[in-house]
Amino acid sequence: MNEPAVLVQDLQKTYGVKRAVDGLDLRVERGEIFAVLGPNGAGKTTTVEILEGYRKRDRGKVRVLGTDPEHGSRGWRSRIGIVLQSADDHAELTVREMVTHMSTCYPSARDVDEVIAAVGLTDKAKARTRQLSGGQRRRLDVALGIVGRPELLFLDEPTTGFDPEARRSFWDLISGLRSDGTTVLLTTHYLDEAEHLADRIAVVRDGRVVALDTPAAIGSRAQQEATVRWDDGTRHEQRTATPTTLVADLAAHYGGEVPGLEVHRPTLEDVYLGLVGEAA
Ligand SMILES: Nc1ncnc2c1ncn2[C@@H]1O[C@H](COP(=O)(O)OP(=O)(O)OP(=O)(O)O)[C@@H](O)[C@H]1O
Repeated sequence: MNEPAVLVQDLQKTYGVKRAVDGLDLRVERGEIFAVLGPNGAGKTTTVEILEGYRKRDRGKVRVLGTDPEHGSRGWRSRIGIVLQSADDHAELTVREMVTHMSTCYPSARDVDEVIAAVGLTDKAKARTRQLSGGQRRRLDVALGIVGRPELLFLDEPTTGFDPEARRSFWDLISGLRSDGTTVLLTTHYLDEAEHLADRIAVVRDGRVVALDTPAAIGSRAQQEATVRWDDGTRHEQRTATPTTLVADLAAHYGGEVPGLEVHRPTLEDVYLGLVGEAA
């Protein structure tokens, strides 16, 4: 089956006069970790909610595991895992009770204790969910999202509010799902998160995809041109695709050291900020 995990063509959604999604196209292949990256208000959550079947679109074609989410059956839903931006229900239940309860909803659920171990919550299995830290709660959310052995997992801004160490271990957890063959679609506004986790990134701005490629390919766009600056009493600046040649010419001109020399190659972050403009 060559059918992609997710196919979106010309998706549109308007709230009142606000066009939140404005002709968005995506194709997520099976088995990949795909990041939808963009600033606040870019339309990421709206798009994911449409893919999950929680929100109606105005226009466009959407297929998730071969099905239009507006007409998704129970069977289709059981093949999908969802981790929403925040969930703090059932605060009195323990971690194991929550995961066990969720596992009963699926025909071929994963082993509850294995899932709790996979998200690093074995020590907290008997803790009530209201006693968990923010990061632990997020890990529980992932446990609830994967216990049904989904083919496709949606993660909406999974690490917002995490400290750097918690983010690292969360990333390891998500990377581990790749080896199980799970397709992951995550939204994030952290460039480093998309770069670290994703096979491919769609950069979204104002409800449209403005770049879609591997992190390396998006980053390498930047490498094509460097800015060379020097200062011999007057400030000079020149953009060039061949900075080494320019610097050699300048060195010959000045007979050695070029005064105040700087060579700047844009980073992936520069490219990203350029793509999303002031919205970032
Ligand atoms: N229920 C709603 N009613 C009206 N406007 C909405 C609604 N939901 C979202 N919007 C607007 O649509 C736009 C896109 O919002 P959305 O939540 O999809 O963006 P996002 O990229 O997920 O942002 P964030 O990173 O802040 O979560 C925003 O301008 C937002 O204010």
